[in-house]
Amino acid sequence: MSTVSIAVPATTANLGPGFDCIGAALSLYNEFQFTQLTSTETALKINVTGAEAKRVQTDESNLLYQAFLQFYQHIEKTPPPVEIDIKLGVPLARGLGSSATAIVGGLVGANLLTGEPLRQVELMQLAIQMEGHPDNVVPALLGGCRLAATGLNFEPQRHREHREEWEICNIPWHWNVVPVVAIPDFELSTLEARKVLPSEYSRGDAIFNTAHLGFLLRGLETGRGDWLRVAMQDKIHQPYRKSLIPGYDAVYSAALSAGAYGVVISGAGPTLLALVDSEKAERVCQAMQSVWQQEEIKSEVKALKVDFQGARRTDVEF
Ligand SMILES: Nc1ncnc2c1ncn2[C@@H]1O[C@H](COP(=O)(O)OP(=O)(O)O)[C@@H](O)[C@H]1O
Ligand SMILES: N[C@@H](CCOP(=O)(O)O)C(=O)O
Repeated sequence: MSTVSIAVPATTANLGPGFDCIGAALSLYNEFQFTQLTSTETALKINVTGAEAKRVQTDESNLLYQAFLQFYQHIEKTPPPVEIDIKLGVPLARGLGSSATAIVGGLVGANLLTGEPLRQVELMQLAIQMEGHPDNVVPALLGGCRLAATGLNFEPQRHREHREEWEICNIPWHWNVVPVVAIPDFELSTLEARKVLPSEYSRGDAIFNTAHLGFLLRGLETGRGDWLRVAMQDKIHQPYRKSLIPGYDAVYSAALSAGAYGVVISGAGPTLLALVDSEKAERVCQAMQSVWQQEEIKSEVKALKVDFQGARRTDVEF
């Protein structure tokens, strides 16, 4: 009977102007253990622990198991009966990539259980296909801050297999740019938060986000507060989503007054991400939490670290 255990980091996607193309892995983790069963009576057993355990399906609809099945379908093999233990460390439906941890975890776990027939880049392509956008699953798999674009496929459209090839770029993250996450106790599903977005944008909005993404990349690399302050603005998703987050304006202003470089919606929300100079992190945390408290909204606010390793095996010492 073989067993593999892995940890997959949370992620914060978009980072303001980088909607659907940039994200960073953070130091919060979901842990998954896969044990191949010998008995044929049980095809699947799922055990979930953690504060929100009751919110995670324990039947075949479980997203982690769906990714596990997707892997075996891709390699054209029958999935084995399996017991899966899930230890939740990433809040669900809060804009911290919990769905991405499930997709990446299911694919990586199945690959390890099967002797690693697929390379990491193949797992990445499968994960992007499942999630529909790269900005959570790519940093969750690879770690760090990653920018993704569809590949430079010069083949004429008619010859393409209709499968996008993705190019991934690692974005240097300065040590003195600290990610502070303010996680309110209400949920906002990504599916719902994507429904409120327009299908078309003006040229001005496109140019605005293009320019601000450039400032974001240079600001993250250098830690320059003036570039980060300019960078963390967006016209593509936040103007349409902020109304879904009660207290957004007040928490946003409080974080800036406490010294944050900027505040954005983490992923599809409702978590708010502030990027902060390390010396001001504690003050920004307190400011964001107390404003939501005044609005009678419970929240967990903490300074995290960027996780540079990504999904990793935890049951063997390397
Ligand atoms: N550890 C997990 N195991 C299985 N499914 C999970 C896990 N974490 C999240 N999910 C699935 O992902 C859904 C949340 O996804 P989503 O709405 O995209 O929010 P998020 O911002 O957390 O990615 C959950 O309702 C659940 O179905
Ligand atoms: N680009 C996506 C990112 C969703 O992130 P999540 O952490 O909320 O799943 C979007 O903004 O819809």
